[in-house]
Amino acid sequence: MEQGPQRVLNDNDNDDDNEVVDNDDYCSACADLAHRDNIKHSILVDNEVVDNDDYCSACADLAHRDNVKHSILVQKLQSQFETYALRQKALIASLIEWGPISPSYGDPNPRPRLEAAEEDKLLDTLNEKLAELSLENGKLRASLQREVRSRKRLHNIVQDLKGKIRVFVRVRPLSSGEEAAGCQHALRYGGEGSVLAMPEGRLAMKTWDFDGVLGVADGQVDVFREVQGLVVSAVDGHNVCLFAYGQTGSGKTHTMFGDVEGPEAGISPRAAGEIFRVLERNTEGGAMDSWSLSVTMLEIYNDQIYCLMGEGGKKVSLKFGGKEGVEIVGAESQDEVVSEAELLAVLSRGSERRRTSSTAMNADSSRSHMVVQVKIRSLSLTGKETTGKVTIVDLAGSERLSKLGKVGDEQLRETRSINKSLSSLGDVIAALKKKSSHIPYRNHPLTALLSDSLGGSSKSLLFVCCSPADYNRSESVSSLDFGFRCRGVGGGGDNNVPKFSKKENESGRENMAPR
Ligand SMILES: Nc1ncnc2c1ncn2[C@@H]1O[C@H](COP(=O)(O)OP(=O)(O)OP(=O)(O)O)[C@@H](O)[C@H]1O
Repeated sequence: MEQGPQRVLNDNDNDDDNEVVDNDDYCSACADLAHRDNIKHSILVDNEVVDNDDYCSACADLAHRDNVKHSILVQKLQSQFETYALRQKALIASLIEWGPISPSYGDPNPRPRLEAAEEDKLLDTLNEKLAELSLENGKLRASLQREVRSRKRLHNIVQDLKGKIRVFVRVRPLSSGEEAAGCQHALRYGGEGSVLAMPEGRLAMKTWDFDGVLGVADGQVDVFREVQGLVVSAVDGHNVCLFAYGQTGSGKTHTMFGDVEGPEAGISPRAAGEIFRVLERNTEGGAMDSWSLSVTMLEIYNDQIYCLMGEGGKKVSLKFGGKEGVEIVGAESQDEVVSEAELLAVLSRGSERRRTSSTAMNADSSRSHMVVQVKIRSLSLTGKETTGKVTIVDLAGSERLSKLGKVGDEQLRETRSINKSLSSLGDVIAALKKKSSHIPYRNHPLTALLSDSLGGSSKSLLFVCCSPADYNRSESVSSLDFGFRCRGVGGGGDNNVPKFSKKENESGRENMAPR
């Protein structure tokens, strides 16, 4: 599938001395000048960015550009801060060396001591410099914290403006078997994130619009580029959900996991690397005091949740109504994961335990939904604790019973269970889109487990994976329909905890227990 040119935003040429940001930083799309000036004014007055609601859609670009500026400023402040910290460290070392506590006694090559008066004078000068630097250091630290807060807020605005559930289509290449069978491409790229296909029984092409389309020419690195910003959001303290939907054999596992390293590494290993890069950058730069990271892996098979950690295969239940909305009871987790390599090792071990079997479409087909949850807790320099979570979901492949051929009872049951859970997921998304007062999270363990990652203030990105082959046309069309329905889900508040009704919380707090 051929990719069209990316949308290019034009710069604005107006001159205006009273600008906060450069003229060049405005998109020409931003026609609402009065509104824009109002925002600039707010920025000037408060030195802060206004709330999400204060932006017209055209100002998304302005928020984004400001965010970039803030990031640069934060980086500059961080490096300034590091320089001062190093200078302060060097001065303290000099003080120890020149001061009376210097252990010259017993030294085989003692350094010649200065005259007492001279030594005192030098010490006074060093102490003065140290005090000056400490003051400077304190100012920089406070300024850095302010910038970090602004950067986080702006990053969040940009992510929210992109949509609560962003939907991308990924079309894999024709497999060698499909090529050998003479299959034709059934999907066309319409430019600007649209896909065209001819549904069965129709004479005209149908068009679906998405946030983006990743075609045959796009590699794993291009896929990760779309989710990178959301990984940063999770480190900032938000719940983020990345998931892949599609027919069996359409490329979901390849997209979400792929290889552990190298060019074919998928979203999970790349996200693991990105999380640690952001954490190290934040701590080394002084934007964060400390952090801790834990991970758990689960699979949902035949409507039952199992833990993929430890020995694996342990049944897990869900409890509702607690501090976090939904609590996983009985799952093992690996706490205090300290490196990317350690996280990758956990992901590999868990993936190996997942249930797979051979189907007509995929020799190594996943028969369960796999859910990876990486929780990141961090402490700011002022002692504020923040918790964010990345949930990565590789959904089991949807399959038509009619296409299964002759299969045993077990495979029939698996397929029915997969289809039921996916339809529950569709119901939840439809209710979120309608802003219904009741969201049916508890209709299935899958949706109950994801409730804190789909509702509230969470941000999600869905990859609709499609086979390009014409013999899968009707499955691709229904996946595209599903993805299209997920678009346009609005924000559900400013809190990561899903809302359950009082009745739901009181009745059967543990009714999703192992059977
Ligand atoms: N973008 C891609 N580029 C190259 N090969 C791909 C791509 N996507 C998928 N494949 C290959 O296609 C095959 C099926 O992919 P994958 O196992 O990821 O499908 P799936 O949707 O997870 O299937 P299931 O639901 O049955 O588990 C694999 O051999 C995979 O390597």
